[in-house]
Amino acid sequence: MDITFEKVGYTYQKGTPFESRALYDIDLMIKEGSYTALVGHTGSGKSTLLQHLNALSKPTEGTVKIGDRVITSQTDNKNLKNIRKKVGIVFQFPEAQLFEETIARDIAFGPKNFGASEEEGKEIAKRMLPLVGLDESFMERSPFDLSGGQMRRVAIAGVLAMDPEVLVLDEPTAGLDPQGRKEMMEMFFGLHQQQNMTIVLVTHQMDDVANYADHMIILEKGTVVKQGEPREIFQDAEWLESKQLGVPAAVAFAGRLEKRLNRSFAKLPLTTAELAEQIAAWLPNLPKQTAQEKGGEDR
Ligand SMILES: Nc1ncnc2c1ncn2[C@@H]1O[C@H](COP(=O)(O)OP(=O)(O)OP(=O)(O)O)[C@@H](O)[C@H]1O
Repeated sequence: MDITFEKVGYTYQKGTPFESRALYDIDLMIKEGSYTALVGHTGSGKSTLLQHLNALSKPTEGTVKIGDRVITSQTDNKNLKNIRKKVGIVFQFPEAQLFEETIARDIAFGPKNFGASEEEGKEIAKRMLPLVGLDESFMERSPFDLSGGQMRRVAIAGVLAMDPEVLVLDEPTAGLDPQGRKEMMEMFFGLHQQQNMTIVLVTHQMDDVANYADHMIILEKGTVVKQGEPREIFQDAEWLESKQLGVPAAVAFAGRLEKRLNRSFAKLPLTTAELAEQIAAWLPNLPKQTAQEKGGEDR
């Protein structure tokens, strides 16, 4: 299922003295099976845009096409349930929305709303836990006895329990420690690779964009100022710096090295693993890396 925006604009509280415009003239496409990173400064409109991906907000101008459903300002709010099931959104700090007595009940809440029985709900919860790196022993525990990172995993399992085709993540690793961040990013990448899940990730971390995304959209003051492949966009480090968006650590380091040594890399290295490979290519007679050594440093 693709999601397409055509000339989308959005104004909060339109027609009131408090109206404020958040999105202008947005054209974009989230392709089925892609991993898109949505990047931009605070207030650039990322969260507002996300809410259009499953019709939580309807455009005040233009059209959003979600699969074969066309959403405009005139769309009736009825019959949008199916879209919400297909496009799951993990909002910032989703753990704040946990409320059930047990983890199993919390995860099964969505499916039960869609008619799953108590038994089916349990089965679904049991299947979801390993997807988010937890095991069956968590089923009957209270979500409020968990660490912050574990609570977030449970909340994400609740979104996955709806079996979405598209998973939308609004800064999902905010507030986690480096190990927790890495584990969570790898978990989403696993879902993307193994289940061909379409991912839309809002992030301020350019390293995450470089490591995982195949498409990148940059928002500024409610408009798309650039979109394309991360490798191409990161090529223009000067433009990114001028927008104070920064570049992945490997790109910054590669740029310094090129200047210092006065030579250019054949291909812009986006990750530290790619950087190591390219530097190694400059050094003659280096022993070849074993497959085992290589495995550990893909990202
Ligand atoms: N409920 C609201 N009512 C009125 N204006 C809003 C509302 N929510 C957001 N805005 C405004 O819309 C614009 C875009 O906000 P939005 O939250 O989409 O940005 P963002 O890029 O997600 O920011 P952040 O990175 O801080 O989450 C901002 O000017 C913001 O003040």
